[in-house]
Amino acid sequence: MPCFAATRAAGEERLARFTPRMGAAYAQGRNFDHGAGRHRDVSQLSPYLRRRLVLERDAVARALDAHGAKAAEKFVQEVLWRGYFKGWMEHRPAIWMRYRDGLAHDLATLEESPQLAARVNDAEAGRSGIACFDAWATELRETGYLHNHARMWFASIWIFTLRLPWRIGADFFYRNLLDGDPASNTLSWRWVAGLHTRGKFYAAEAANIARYTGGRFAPDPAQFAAVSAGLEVQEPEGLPPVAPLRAPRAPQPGLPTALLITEEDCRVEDFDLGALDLRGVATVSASHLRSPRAVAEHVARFERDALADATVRSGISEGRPMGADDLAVLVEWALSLGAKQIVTPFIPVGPLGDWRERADAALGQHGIALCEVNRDWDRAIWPHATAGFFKIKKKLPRILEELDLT
Ligand SMILES: Cc1cc2nc3c(=O)[nH]c(=O)nc-3n(C[C@H](O)[C@H](O)[C@H](O)COP(=O)(O)OP(=O)(O)OC[C@H]3O[C@@H](n4cnc5c(N)ncnc54)[C@H](O)[C@@H]3O)c2cc1C
Repeated sequence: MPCFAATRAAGEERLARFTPRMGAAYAQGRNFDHGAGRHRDVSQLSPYLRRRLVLERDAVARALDAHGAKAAEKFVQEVLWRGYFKGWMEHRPAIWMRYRDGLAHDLATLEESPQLAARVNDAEAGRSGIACFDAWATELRETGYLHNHARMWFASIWIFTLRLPWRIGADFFYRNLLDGDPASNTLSWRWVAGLHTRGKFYAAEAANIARYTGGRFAPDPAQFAAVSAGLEVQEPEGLPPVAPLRAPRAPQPGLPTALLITEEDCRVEDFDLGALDLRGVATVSASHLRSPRAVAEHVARFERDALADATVRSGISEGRPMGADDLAVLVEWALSLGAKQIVTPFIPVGPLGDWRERADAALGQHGIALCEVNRDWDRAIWPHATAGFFKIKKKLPRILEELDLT
């Protein structure tokens, strides 16, 4: 397991170390997967960016400062993909619900089909018989990380060659990735399957794998299925319409307030909460909600450490760690502080978004409002994330200007 200490300091150290490589070196090298422990051409910042131990804004600012707009373009665009996927999912929460409910259905199917269950087990354990695929399954389970190209190849082989249910593959990723994110993960799997940009699927090719793994793998092209169509037939209803972005309830100044930190944003010190009468801080661990199946221990540990680090940086007394399952504990804690509102950084669509709805209802019964604060980064990007990435990429100069990043 590589050393991913779950602190802001460790994330910023990684950011500083990678900054010299965010320009031409990144553009030229980013597609090469050198294998576990040798990922020198990509930043491996994703576990930090995903929890905002490092901010997208800071990563982009570093790249632009160090290399200028042209040389940093590729890195900046990749960071933008994250905001694009998050915004796209906010506009179409039904896609998350379909994934969540469809996964429950797929897992039930496994119970009824021992043969299919055995094939899924073999794939996840790295016993498919396809050497590169098996190495990536092992790397993912053992390190919690996979290179982007390996993720694309893996998902493609899972869907089209092994012909396994795509949601169970996405779930395998989500249970093991340190950067596991409901939007980036679900939508990337859908993109590979030809469901995101309908009709445009991603087919893994043997020559491409050999080239971009530097010859570590040399698969026989006959090992891979010829792909002529994506999975659109499985979703004849198409994409749901674009919904307006959810407007969070803003906190009211002067009211007794409790602060809540989740892994969606571990940089509460950035928010100006000076006008609030803050009485206490708690953290909610929720990574176990990623899947009905067991989530990797390294994922839970990273979340726990990130939340502990965020609590210290909040500067508000001792934090109260709690799990997402027991809403009564949250309510009791808020009541014990005399809080009339709980404030937390924005909770996007995903398992924590589902939890937020339950928490809002439980707190509401006691007259406590669940309020959220959001970031200029999301406010600048999400309104444009309604169609394909190309649309948002065209707006990048305007977005950067709006964010004072030019
Ligand atoms: C099937 C599949 C599943 C994925 N699941 C996730 C996931 O759960 N969480 C996640 O953060 N990313 C996911 N990605 C996107 C991407 O693979 C990772 O963000 C990237 O590999 C992280 O490594 P890095 O930090 O070294 O990336 P770098 O290349 O150094 O990029 C810098 C940052 O930009 C962002 N980024 C880069 N590429 C993408 C991308 N294609 N989509 C979204 N953001 C991107 C990440 O925050 C990343 O840390 C997935 C991609 C695929 C194909």
